[in-house]
Order: sequence, then structure tokens, then C-alpha cells
Amino acid sequence: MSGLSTVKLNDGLQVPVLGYGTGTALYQKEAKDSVKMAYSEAKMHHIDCAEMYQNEESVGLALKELKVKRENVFITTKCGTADPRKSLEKSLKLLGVDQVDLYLIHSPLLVKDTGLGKAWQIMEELQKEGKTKSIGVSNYRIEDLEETLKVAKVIPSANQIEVHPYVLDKAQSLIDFCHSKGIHIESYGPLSSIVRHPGGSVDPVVKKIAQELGATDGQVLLKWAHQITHGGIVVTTSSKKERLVEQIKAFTDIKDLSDEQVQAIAEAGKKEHHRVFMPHMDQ
Ligand SMILES: NC(=O)C1=CN([C@@H]2O[C@H](COP(=O)(O)OP(=O)(O)OC[C@H]3O[C@@H](n4cnc5c(N)ncnc54)[C@H](OP(=O)(O)O)[C@@H]3O)[C@@H](O)[C@H]2O)C=CC1
Ligand SMILES: O=CCc1c[nH]c2ccccc12
Repeated sequence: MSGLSTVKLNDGLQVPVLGYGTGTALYQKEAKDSVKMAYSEAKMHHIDCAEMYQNEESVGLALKELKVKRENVFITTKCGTADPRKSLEKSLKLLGVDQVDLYLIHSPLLVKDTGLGKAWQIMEELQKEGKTKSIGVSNYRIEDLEETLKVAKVIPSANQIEVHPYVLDKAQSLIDFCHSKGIHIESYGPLSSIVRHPGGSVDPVVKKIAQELGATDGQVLLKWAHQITHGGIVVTTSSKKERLVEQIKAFTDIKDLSDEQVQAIAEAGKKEHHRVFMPHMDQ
């Protein structure tokens, strides 16, 4: 895959540290050309998908038209219903593959009626059947993880959650809980302080660190999300090739933030709270 470093999950699966998201800007849209550009021109070889984004077929078409060998792309998708088996079988058909690399339950609210424990047992069956290499969750709180871990024979490999400075006041304890259980964090919405809440308490701190590192603000925020989550995976996106190349370079060309720089952004972020997605994460 691309020259990006990888994160080793608790089941041994190596995941490119940066993922290209097809959920926000491409939600319900024709994603083929964007995915082709991200994969072939920006070398984003880790694609984050979901049943709920309603564009899996166009992602699959992009990879088919690029003639990508299956081993040269990392595909994550997410269960968007109460039935992980039915959802995964539908996603595999739409993506045009017989196995995804990482399959996540998109939200605990989706499987409340199924039961979090029962839903996880189905995920374990799907992994055993080879329909996904690795299994994890998304938008799971500590209480959701504890309920799942009561019955789990396989520990979730990842928990994909909103991570940026303005949710750290709430996310820190979840990040540290997951780390203690060997569950890797996948950060989504890492650029929210630029994209959704410009002019906040974090901006001057990020700008100063960007100058110190010879980086862009966006690169600093991507690196910060990776480091504050104990070396976690980061999922971002852009419609612009130049920005995607810049995002990749955050992990190939920019040195790590010092502990002091990580904490300076953390402290600035804790002065405000702005959650963009999934309000249940604050409950
Ligand atoms: N599991 C879940 O529930 C969720 C998962 N996700 C996943 O994470 C992915 C990424 O989420 P998202 O919130 O988009 O990620 P980010 O916070 O990284 O924001 C990406 C957006 O930032 C813009 N951007 C990038 N750089 C800059 C800059 N320097 N200045 C201004 N704007 C900039 C891009 O727009 P431009 O095109 O102009 O560059 C792009 O639309 C989603 O696509 C999805 O796959 C997201 C939310 C929830
Ligand atoms: O998962 C990413 C955020 C998102 C974008 N579109 C939808 C639709 C339904 C659930 C989540 C999302």
C-alpha cells in the first residue's frame, strides 16, 4: 500500500494510519471520481465507508475501474442497521468484494433492540466466516464497550469516534479506556476546529505549532489526533488533491508534536465543547 506507516490492531491487522472518508462530503453522493482521485493521485489506500453513506457501490466501481488489487487497498465499512449479517452481505455486494478489512457497528443505538452483546456475537461469526478480517465498533461509549466486553470472545479491534480538541473534555476518558483494553481509536472529524468552529481557542495554539514544525494547521491537527489517541488511526477527507497530498505528508514528512505541544492544544480545546456528530456520545 502507500508509503504511509501502519497501526497494528489487537488482532494483528496492519491499518494505514490515515484513512480517506466517504461519509461527510460524499454522503449520498456519487463517489467514484473522488475515490479514484484519492486512491490513484493522493495515494490514499485506506478507504472509510459505511452502509449509511449510500455510496458503497460507487466506491466499489472506483476500485474496479482502477483495477486495484484487493491486497493494495484497505476497506472499512460500517453496519447501518440492527442486523450486522444482512448489512455486511449487502455491503460486500455493493463494494464488489467478498471480504472487507474492518467492519464496524456504526452506532450502539442501531443495535439497541438486537442487544449489544448479541450484535457483537454476530460480528464474531462474520469474522469467523471470513467476511471481514477485523471487527470493531463506532461511537461506542464506555458503557457500551463494557456491555459488549461482558460477552466478547474477540475484543473489538477499534472504536471509531469523533476526535478533535473541542470534544477532548468528553473524549479523553473514552480514549484512555479504549487504550487500557487494547482497542485502537479511529479519529473522525479531526479538522473540525478549522472546518466547523474557526476562530476558537485552539486556532492560535495550532498556528504557533504549525510555524514551529513547518507544517500546515491541518497537518498539526491530524498529527495531534494520532498522538492524543496513543497512536491511533485518523480518518479525514478532502475534495482537493493538493489537500489530500498535504494530509498524507502530515504522516510522512512532519515530525511528531512534542508532549508539550500535544498538551497545549488539549488544554486550549478543553476551554470549549463542540460536538459535530452523534449527540449520544455526550450523554
Ligand atoms: N463513524 C462515524 O460516525 C463518522 C465517520 N466519519 C468518517 O470520517 C470522515 C472524515 O470526516 P470529516 O468530518 O469530513 O473530516 P475532517 O474533520 O477531516 O474534515 C474534512 C473536511 O475538511 C475540509 N478541509 C480540509 N482541510 C482544510 C483546510 N485546511 N481548511 C478548510 N477546510 C479544510 C475538507 O474540505 P475540502 O474538500 O474543501 O478540502 C473536508 O470536507 C468521513 O468522511 C467519514 O468517512 C465522519 C463522521 C462520523
Ligand atoms: O458517519 C459519518 C457521519 C454521517 C454522514 N452521513 C451519515 C448518515 C447517517 C449516519 C451517519 C452519517
